[in-house]
Amino acid sequence: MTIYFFTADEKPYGCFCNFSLHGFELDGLWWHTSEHYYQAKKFTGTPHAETIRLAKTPAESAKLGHHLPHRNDWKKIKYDVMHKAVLRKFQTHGDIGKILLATGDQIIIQKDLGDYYWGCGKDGTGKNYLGKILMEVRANLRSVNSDKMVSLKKIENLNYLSR
Ligand SMILES: Nc1nc(O)c(N)c(N[C@@H]2O[C@H](COP(=O)(O)O)[C@@H](O)[C@H]2O)n1
Repeated sequence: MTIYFFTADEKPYGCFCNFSLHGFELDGLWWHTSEHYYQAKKFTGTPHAETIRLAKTPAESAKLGHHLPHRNDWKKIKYDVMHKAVLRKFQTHGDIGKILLATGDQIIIQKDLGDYYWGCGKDGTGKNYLGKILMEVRANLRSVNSDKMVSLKKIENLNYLSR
């Protein structure tokens, strides 16, 4: 099955949306949402970055991010910026990490009809990079969890041997 998401209020996958209210600390600062982080990074080193970080809602941060002239290298770095934000969001909030892990190996698609980069676009030919990032983050969480299981098993074995 394929999982589609778009707005933050959908259950159970609204938490995949960057507008979902799951804050985190990153680069030494607190971010209300992954959207705030992503939009602010368009303006690193300028006062706009802080204005966007403090925006009251993710929609407001996006509005500001869309209307101001951003850094020249933005196209080159925006995928990595998004990846960093989404990874930290799911590392910070175990409850939504579980929702993401519970999707198994299903394809995740951001059904944004107007966005051919982060979403699938109107005709489904979009790159769906946000969906791809979510699947990468899912793989990361999975491997961290399996490492923890291996460590736990090692500790159990050591305890057994020392008896
Ligand atoms: N839920 C939702 N509502 C909107 O109005 C949106 N535009 C999006 N898409 C998100 O917007 C960001 C794209 O920003 P740029 O166009 O690159 O500045 C990104 O977070 C999309 O997931 N989602």
